[in-house]
Amino acid sequence: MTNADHTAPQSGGFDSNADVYARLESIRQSIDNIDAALIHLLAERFKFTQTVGRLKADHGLPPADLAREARQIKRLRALAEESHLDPAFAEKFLNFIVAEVIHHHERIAGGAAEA
Ligand SMILES: C=C(O[C@@H]1C=C(C(=O)O)C=C[C@H]1O)C(=O)O
Repeated sequence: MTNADHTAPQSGGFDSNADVYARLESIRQSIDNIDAALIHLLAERFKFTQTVGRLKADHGLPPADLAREARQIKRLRALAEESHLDPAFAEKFLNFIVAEVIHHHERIAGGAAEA
């Protein structure tokens, strides 16, 4: 079964339970692949933000940059709209990640070795 198959209209009649479960399984494989990609992307993002945190700590810059965050929110809300994703969700998602990044930066600035 290809990725396109699980979204194809069914050819009339009733699907057996087995058909429904096969389609569900196929769709879930794609969902699992996307979830894996998200984890990999987040891991890469956090590697870069850790580097930013060390740079800021070394030069006495504050952990948060609200002007930068405002620009990111504006950009991501526009991208979400173009992609038919709820912009409010995109903003909440970014804020959730940034809050974690700022915790890391605060720990780095406080001299915690594991931050
Ligand atoms: C990574 C930074 O630090 C913070 C975290 C941000 C982020 O995760 O994108 C953005 C702005 C800052 O509040 C940065 O200043 O670039």
